[in-house]
Amino acid sequence: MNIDFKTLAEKYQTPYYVYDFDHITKQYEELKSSFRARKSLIAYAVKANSNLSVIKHLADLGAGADCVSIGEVKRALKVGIPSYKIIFSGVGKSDDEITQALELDILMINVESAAELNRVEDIAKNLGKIARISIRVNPNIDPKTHPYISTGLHENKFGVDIDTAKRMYIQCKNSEFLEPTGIHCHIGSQLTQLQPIKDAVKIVAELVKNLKAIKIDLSFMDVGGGLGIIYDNEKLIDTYEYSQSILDAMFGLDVTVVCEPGRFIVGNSGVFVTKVLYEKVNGNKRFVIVDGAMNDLIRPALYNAYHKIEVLNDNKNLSDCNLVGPVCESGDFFAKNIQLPQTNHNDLVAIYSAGAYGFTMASNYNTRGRVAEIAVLNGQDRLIRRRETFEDLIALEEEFIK
Ligand SMILES: Cc1ncc(COP(=O)(O)O)c(C=O)c1O
Ligand SMILES: N[C@@H](CCCC[NH3+])C(=O)O
Repeated sequence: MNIDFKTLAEKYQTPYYVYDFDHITKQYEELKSSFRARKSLIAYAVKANSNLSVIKHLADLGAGADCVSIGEVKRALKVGIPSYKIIFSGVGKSDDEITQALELDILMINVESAAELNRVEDIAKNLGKIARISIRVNPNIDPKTHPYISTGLHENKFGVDIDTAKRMYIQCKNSEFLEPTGIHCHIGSQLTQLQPIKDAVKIVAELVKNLKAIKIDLSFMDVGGGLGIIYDNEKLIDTYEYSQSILDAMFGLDVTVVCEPGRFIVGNSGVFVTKVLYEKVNGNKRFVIVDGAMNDLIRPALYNAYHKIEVLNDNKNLSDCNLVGPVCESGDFFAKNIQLPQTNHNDLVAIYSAGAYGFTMASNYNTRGRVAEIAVLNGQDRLIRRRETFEDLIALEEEFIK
């Protein structure tokens, strides 16, 4: 990544997120081409980074969208992703969201419970429409990732077990208002081992075959997202081996393969850049305090997640410290017990691998405006979301006049 963080800081102030759009292109193309032996749809998981310019960039490359709210569906449509490339997942879709999804005629609604299927059927009937259905199967497989981002075990809230899925497909087949269209499975995020994915895909492919035997022919097999990225020194799943193992499991099935990567596409493209405000020592504990905080990038506080951190100065004398923000929480840290050089006021600090689940999980806690987002493409930088002002933060509030 060849981005001049200092020039961007002078131009846009700090903190900011910067995304290397050339890296996003590379990641998308790598995955897309690994499936070239078969019809495929890469449905980008919008939740990872839902900035309109990011989604538009992927739309221009041909990506579809995996969405978990009607808001995400509308973002995808707004930047030109055609409705026939949009999938809507999630365990708790409201009636209003289901209605809008049907009216917008998206590719499939990814249904995650028997109760939800009944709601979709009723709503489709009222609208006089046929709902294209995909069912999210929970294969009860341990994805070997952080427990908070594991989704494919029965103890997780996602999807339905195989037997329930089968009954739901039969309900679809027998309904005038439901069309069994796809099958879906997503076992977790930041996956670095292929075997759990292989095991899950095998279970799903088996179900597709069993359904075929009872004359339920699906058109799409969606293997979810989850491919891990480099935060530290992870050994990643090879994309070619990934796609081959999926294609092997699908052998003999006439279905389009769908996958829904989020982090893989955008994670390593993004850097969160913040600047040093102060240093202090409490007893013998050193703290480096920066202007970014947990409300801007919550992954370290929420998952104890590791992000590589670099202080952009020439000091070589490292010592142990905690890198923390101004938010009024002891959990407001980017790293604990890390070796950083002595810093000066306004030194920049780069926090890497922040392109996924960074800005999208940001909040306004402590009445802090969300930071600027910048794209770099072909060496050119562009502001793609301006920094929020105080006026933005209070714009929706009304004074309670007594
Ligand atoms: C249904 C579904 N698809 C795709 C994703 C994207 O995951 P990732 O960013 O790990 O690729 C998620 C999030 O875990 C998800 O729940
Ligand atoms: N927010 C998580 C990923 C969740 C994936 C969506 N199910 C992270 O930052 O790693």
